[in-house]
Amino acid sequence: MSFVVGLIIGITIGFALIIGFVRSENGRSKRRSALATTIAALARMTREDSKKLLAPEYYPSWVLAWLNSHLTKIWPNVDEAASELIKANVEPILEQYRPIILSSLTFSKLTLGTVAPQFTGVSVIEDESDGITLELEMNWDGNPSIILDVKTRLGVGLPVQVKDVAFTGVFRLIFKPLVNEFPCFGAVSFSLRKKTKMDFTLKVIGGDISAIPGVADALESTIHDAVEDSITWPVRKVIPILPGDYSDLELKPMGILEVKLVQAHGLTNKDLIGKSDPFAKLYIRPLRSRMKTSKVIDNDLNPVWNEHFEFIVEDISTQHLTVKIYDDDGIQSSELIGCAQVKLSELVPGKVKDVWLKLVKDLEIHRDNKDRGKVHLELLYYPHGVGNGFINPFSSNYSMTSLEKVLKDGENENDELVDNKRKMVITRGVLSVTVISAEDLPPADLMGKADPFVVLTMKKNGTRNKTRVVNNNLNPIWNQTFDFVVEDGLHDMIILEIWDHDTFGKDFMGRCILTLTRVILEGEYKDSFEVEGAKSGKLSLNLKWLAQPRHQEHQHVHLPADTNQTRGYAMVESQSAIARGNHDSQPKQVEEVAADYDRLPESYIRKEDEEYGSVNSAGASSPMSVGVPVIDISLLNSSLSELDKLKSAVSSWGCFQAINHGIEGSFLEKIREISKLFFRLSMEEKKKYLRAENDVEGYGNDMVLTENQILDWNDRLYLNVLPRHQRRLQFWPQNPTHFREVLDEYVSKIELINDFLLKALARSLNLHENCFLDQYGTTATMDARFSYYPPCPCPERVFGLKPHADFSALTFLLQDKEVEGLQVLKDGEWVGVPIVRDALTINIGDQLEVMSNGVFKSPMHRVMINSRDARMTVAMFCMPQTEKDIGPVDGLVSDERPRLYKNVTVNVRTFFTYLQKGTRGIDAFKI
Ligand SMILES: O=C(O)CCC(=O)C(=O)O
Ligand SMILES: [Fe+2]
Repeated sequence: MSFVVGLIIGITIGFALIIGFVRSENGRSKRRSALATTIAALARMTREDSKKLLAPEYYPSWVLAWLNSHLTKIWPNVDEAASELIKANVEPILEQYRPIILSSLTFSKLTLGTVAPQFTGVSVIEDESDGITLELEMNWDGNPSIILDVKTRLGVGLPVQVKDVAFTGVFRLIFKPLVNEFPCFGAVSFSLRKKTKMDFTLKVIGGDISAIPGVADALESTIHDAVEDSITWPVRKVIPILPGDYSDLELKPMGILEVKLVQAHGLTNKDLIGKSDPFAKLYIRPLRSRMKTSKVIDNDLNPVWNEHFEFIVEDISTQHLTVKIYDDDGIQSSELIGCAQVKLSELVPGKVKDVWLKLVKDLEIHRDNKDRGKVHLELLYYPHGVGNGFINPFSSNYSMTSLEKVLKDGENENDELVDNKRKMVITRGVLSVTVISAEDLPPADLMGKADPFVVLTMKKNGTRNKTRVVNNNLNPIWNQTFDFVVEDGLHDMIILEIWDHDTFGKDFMGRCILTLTRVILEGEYKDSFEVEGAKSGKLSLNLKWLAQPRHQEHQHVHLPADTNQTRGYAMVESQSAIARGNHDSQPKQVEEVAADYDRLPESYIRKEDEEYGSVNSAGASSPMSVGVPVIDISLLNSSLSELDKLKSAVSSWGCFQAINHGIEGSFLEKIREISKLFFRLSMEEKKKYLRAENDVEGYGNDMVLTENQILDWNDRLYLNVLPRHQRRLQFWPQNPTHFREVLDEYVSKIELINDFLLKALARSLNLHENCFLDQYGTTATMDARFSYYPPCPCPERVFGLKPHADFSALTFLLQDKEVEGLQVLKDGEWVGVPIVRDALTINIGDQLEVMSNGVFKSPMHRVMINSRDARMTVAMFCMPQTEKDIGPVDGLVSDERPRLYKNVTVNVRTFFTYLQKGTRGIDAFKI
């Protein structure tokens, strides 16, 4: 039915002919002379004449009559000349809008019929620039004969007739540039001024169109889309009249619209079973290549997408963004739930606009009042070019963000380059959320009360935190603050769910979803938010953003390079090196060495003879099947074979990867998070927890215990966490605010696994299950070590951690989520310990080797550094009471297996002394 498009183009071309088609090369002489008269009449007008003749306020009715009579006269010629032209021009247009279900769409016949369109109005718009704009209102109740040849994907071909065409529209013709040479203008641009009313019917010749479901609808919307998009303003056709370059008249990208599709709320259910599976289609122009489709969210009437799209904007004053929400029906065609539109003219360039749009059934006809739900978007329009006074909205008060820098740097570059650079910007920082209070929550139990608490989740990495439960209160006050490390603030969001705590579980009360845009823009704000999904209630929050922007492309820059904003954490802290002033007398932290790197200090250069073994060719990425064993902890009470596997793992490797250990991945994430937040503090802030010169506990790098000691390339926070009553809280960070709370919870969880594992290890040797625990004394000891390994420009010349064995009984290591580096010595080869998701890497330490009389091995291990990425780990060293005498358990000493070790007491300091000397503590315990 592109006939209408063709028609419009035809008419317009016809019009252009009337006005200035001086180059009607193929026309017959008769038609030419008819045209020539008309052209001459109009074209002879000077610029002043045309303004006089077509005065905007008043134009004589004869103008219309004159136009109409001329059009009627030349109509047969237009028809004849235009038909082929229409076919040739319109078929490729149709192709662009052709729906997927059709495999081809062409004209098999096209004539415009005998009835010419009638002009019903004319107006002239003064153009400050060098041109005249003529607007012609036109009506056409035509009798064209148009037959489309439609082929469906199923291979069915059918001729479809387009009938009963009724069209009302306003043509806009722009004569520009005005010149003094005949015919007084260089080119004509034409388009339809705005959406046009157009009716037609479709009929399959010799059949019923409804027999093939979907085809009629698809055709109809294709025609409407094609008309709307291919010829409706700002889209235009430019016909050059005089030779010249008119590319400035063509439609050109003016800027980019960034759209964040946040969520939708209260969508109508379209499914009989379950709920709709919504997805969104977004577009400015309905071209297949320019439409964006979101993910499908299964079975949810309140979907959260958090998706980001970009669109080219060609004319902010007239274009719209359209959003259509559909229910995905699998193989069947999707069903529309509702649609909405925003005028781009409502956007202020460079300012983020947050909108909730009500969904309607049809954007044209507003008679339906049914509630279909609403959709939440964030919109930001960036004009191209940076010299236009536009201010980057993501700038912060205290520093120039990467985004701003990109825009500035890009001033002399082309738009595409700037756009690409802009895309690379990641807004990184720390988000602090204070959950202040809620008011007027709906009752959740029969007593008219609730016991609310709030769960905070970062959408991207799933990090979670929760507030305490406030009992029996519909207006709870929490006043709790949570910090989150955010890698990509512009694309992340925080979800706050309110739950009612219940002895038998919990009930969902409602939620608030916030993107980080506002907090990134404002730095800090306090506001209260309506609780979605609840009858009533508001949640009061304070949000704060501490930016640490980074430029993604530069991530691979190596340490000595000039930039100081891209080297992982070391970079971020480099500005705070000022803090070093007071501490100059003390050795620098590795982080400071890395930040000020010029050449590798002597004290870090490792000695080759410390290597103990050769490197396994498989290196750090050795496949798990031949590498460190993986043990399913949850099976150790029920599966003898798993217990056996454990025994052989600790007897040969001395270490294993524990999965299903009972600590949730999201909690492990929290541990990584507090570690990251701590190491990201300024040097000054971290040094508040600095260890004393001859003490292990606190923040710092290696204690210097021996002469010529080679230093490890890592900084750490070392804390004695058990027994509880001996904790030295002055070393426990108060920043991030939840550090102590989270670490304490981790300690309790590790305590449980430690007990469980010691019992399992005893059972695996057919010993009494408490035989190891019995040596623990009145209270077990646990130390935590948060390690931070900055990248090093010469990674092969340093050790992250020198080869060593742990002095603990058992070590629970939470590895970095992405960066490997740990290697374990197995049969004379260094084997990489890979990262296994949500696993804990568990090591036997010297004390358990002693207690097991050498059956279990305390393995040598070391940490290697790389030049690109920082690495963070958290090790928990678990062992008996300090200064408690330990020795091989009775059941493991026999005539065949004599006692290998003396009774000993182990402490941290002796361990480190051995370690720094490059000897193994355990050698001193041997008989
Ligand atoms: O960071 C690591 O991967 C290992 C740490 C370690 O071995 C230790 O702290 O003893
Ligand atoms: Fe270790």
